[in-house]
Amino acid sequence: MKTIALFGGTFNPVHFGHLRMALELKELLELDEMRLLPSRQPAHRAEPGASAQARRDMVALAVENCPQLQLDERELNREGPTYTVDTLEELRQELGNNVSLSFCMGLDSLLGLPAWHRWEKLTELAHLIVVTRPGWQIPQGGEVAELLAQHRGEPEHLRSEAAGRILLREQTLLPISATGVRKLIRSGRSAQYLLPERVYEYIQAHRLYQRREQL
Ligand SMILES: Nc1ncnc2c1ncn2[C@@H]1O[C@H](COP(=O)(O)OP(=O)(O)OP(=O)(O)O)[C@@H](O)[C@H]1O
Ligand SMILES: O=C(O)c1ccc[n+]([C@@H]2O[C@H](COP(=O)([O-])O)[C@@H](O)[C@H]2O)c1
Repeated sequence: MKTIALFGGTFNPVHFGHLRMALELKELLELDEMRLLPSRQPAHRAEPGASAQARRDMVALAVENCPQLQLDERELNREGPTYTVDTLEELRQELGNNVSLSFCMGLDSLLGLPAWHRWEKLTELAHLIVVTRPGWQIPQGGEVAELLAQHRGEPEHLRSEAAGRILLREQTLLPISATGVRKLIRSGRSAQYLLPERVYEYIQAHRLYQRREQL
């Protein structure tokens, strides 16, 4: 079965932490496609300081010379709050049921999953690839623990089943956050080497993250 994975984020801005994680997951799990999916209007956090267009442009620049990663713009073209379940439904309609679809997230996101819009539907539509971040524990009780017990899967399921598994992957994450990048720039310091050079040049050319309200 063809395997397509989505790596969703606000990408405000995209940085090497995101890019290495996406690339490593694609290679280690031998996925056919890994798409970066910038969220237009994240329902769960304040409006990002950089526009959807700017965040899209930065992801486009970041993946330009990387054949393993692609940009998926569909959430940017949809009005209203961005919900992952809507995106997965749209993709299912487009791709049918014979393609394996996965949504990648950090363990911190998995712990907050019960607050996501129509969250129980997510595992009907896709697999979840969860990367454990240092300092986070897998829950022993509650809704997420139950979900894990029901859906826990192994890498081979990604190719043999279209959806429904939760894969836990331990991976070293680069200690970079978009918040950290924005704070450096706002305070007049350099964020060079934390993100692709072309993205850094874009931030400078468009004077992003220099005002307090863009933090
Ligand atoms: N350093 C990192 N390495 C790997 N994955 C990361 C890293 N930072 C964030 N992620 C993951 O990337 C996805 C998108 O994250 P997001 O766009 O919110 O980035 P962020 O750097 O965490 O941003 P912010 O600091 O604004 O919260 C999430 O699934 C998150 O878990
Ligand atoms: O659908 C939801 O309700 C939902 C709630 C929180 C986060 N998400 C998605 O999770 C991804 C990571 O979000 P973030 O805030 O860490 O950038 C991104 O693709 C969001 O659209 C989705």
